[in-house]
Amino acid sequence: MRKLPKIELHCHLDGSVRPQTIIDIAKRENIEIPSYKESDIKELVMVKKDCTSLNEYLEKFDLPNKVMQSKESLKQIAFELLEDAQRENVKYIEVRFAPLLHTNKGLSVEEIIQSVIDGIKEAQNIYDIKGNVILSCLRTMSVEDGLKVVEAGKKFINKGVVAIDLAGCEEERFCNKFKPVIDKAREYGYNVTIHAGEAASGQNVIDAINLLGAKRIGHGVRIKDMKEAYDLVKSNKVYLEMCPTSNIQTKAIDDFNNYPLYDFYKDGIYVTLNTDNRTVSNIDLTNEIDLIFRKFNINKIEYKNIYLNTVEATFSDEETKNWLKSFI
Ligand SMILES: O=c1[nH]cnc2c1ncn2[C@@H]1O[C@H](CO)[C@@H](O)[C@H]1O
Ligand SMILES: [Zn+2]
Repeated sequence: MRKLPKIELHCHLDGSVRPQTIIDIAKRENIEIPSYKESDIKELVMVKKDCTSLNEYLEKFDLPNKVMQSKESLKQIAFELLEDAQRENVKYIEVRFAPLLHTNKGLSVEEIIQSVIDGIKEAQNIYDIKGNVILSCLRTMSVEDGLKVVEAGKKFINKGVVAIDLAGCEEERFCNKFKPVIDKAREYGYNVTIHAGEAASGQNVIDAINLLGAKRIGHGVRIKDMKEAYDLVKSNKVYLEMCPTSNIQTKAIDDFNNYPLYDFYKDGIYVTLNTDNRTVSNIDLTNEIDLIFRKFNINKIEYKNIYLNTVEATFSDEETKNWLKSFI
């Protein structure tokens, strides 16, 4: 499994920081953190077994974000994420983060985006992996803040930034509020992926597609309980970025036995397999593939199909897509 070529489309930078790096940066930048022992930090950032909701899961992001307030730290963390990913033969990764979480010490949104891109570029120069950035706006933030992110990211479109996302806690019918943000983003040429149907119903998936023009949906697992949403995803060929372990931890899905990825796949829905958060969920992509493939007896041919669908789901250029196809 570790050797299989892989693609990851849904991975949060702040949820995937190495615990030791949190300590190293805290020491280097004199940032106070609860402990300087790796096992303690790992424990603090990792979600607890008895996590009951997405909102509880999201509390885990405060600590890593404390050490993501300088250009150097952002660059280092982005570099290390690609370094970790290429170790398990991930060939392409779309890294997402919310720039406005990194302005506490005065960085501008453009500096934040540039630093992450710099880290990705550095890794690309050394390793056989490529990456792009997805800018997340948090649903708890205002429309003005969302527009700020869209404007700041504009000059990086197709130069490291490929898409816009809405993340954070999920209320029913959140899409309407953010229509001006996503409309502006689409006008500028951003691709659109939206977290939806994770902690709330398939109605949010319908809205993300119909109101916001989403081409991909983060999670979307709740469409299994809403025929209208399910049919829309299927007929519009919307790609689902599925993250099994994260979905169990946030209670989006009650049990792995009911995990809908394979049912969706067999029925012709385009599924992709992702980690969501490597450190918070305490996993890597190999782990996720292994889990799902064993549970549903997925074979090599099916893996190849999912991989090739995932190539088409990427927000990368044709050259990168062709390069990715050469590995399978
Ligand atoms: O699965 C998820 N659903 C919704 N929001 C999430 C998820 N994982 C992380 N974030 C949110 O995205 C922010 C930027 O990376 C994180 O700080 C976290 O609040
Ligand atoms: Zn996510």
